[in-house]
Amino acid sequence: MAYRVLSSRAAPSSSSKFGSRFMFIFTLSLSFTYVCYSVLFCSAPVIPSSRFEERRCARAESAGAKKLLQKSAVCTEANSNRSELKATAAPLRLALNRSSRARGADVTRSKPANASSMSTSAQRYGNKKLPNALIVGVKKGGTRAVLEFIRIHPDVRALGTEPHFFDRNYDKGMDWYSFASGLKLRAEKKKKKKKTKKSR
Ligand SMILES: Nc1ncnc2c1ncn2[C@@H]1O[C@H](COP(=O)(O)OS(=O)(=O)O)[C@@H](OP(=O)(O)O)[C@H]1O
Repeated sequence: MAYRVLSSRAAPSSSSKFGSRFMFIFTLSLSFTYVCYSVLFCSAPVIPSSRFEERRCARAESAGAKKLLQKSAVCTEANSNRSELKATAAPLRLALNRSSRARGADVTRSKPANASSMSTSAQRYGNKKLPNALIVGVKKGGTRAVLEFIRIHPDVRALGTEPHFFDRNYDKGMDWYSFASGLKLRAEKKKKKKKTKKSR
């Protein structure tokens, strides 16, 4: 009887040892997996800093984790913030610079490659062929609608297509821009000339 009691106590102690070991290893592997996942795929930010997130997402993107990153909300947000900032910063910077230049203020900003040619051509062209007003807005912000409403006025001339000077063609310089924005006026002048010749 005594033997039976002892042996029945000894058996569960070895199994409980095995169970606790198993639980320990299981917990360890779970936490290790969680740490790896959160570090690699930005799903659980350890440091809640937007700059850190952007850098980490960019690093992981270049490491080839693009597909998984698309699913991560943090990275998607960081990327969209980055692209929105890129899209809006350039036009806003130039619009601000232009308005302060008109007021005679000296504004320091990063110059494009052909900045010197831009200033000389601006002097050469004056403001005659450059637009008097710019419509600044984010994508899908309804800028086209604003343009169409303003265009209704008979004294307003506007390009049919967007020249994308500030976001895509900024490096082409002021010569290109004044040419693009002057196209509409030149075309209308030609039309007027033809009409007046025909009427004679
Ligand atoms: N008044 C007003 N109220 C609400 N929504 C308006 C308004 N005017 C334009 N829109 C909508 O704006 C979208 C087009 O914006 P954009 O002209 O800036 O588009 S684009 O980025 O230049 O392609 C476009 O949205 P989507 O149709 O979803 O593309 C327009 O329907």
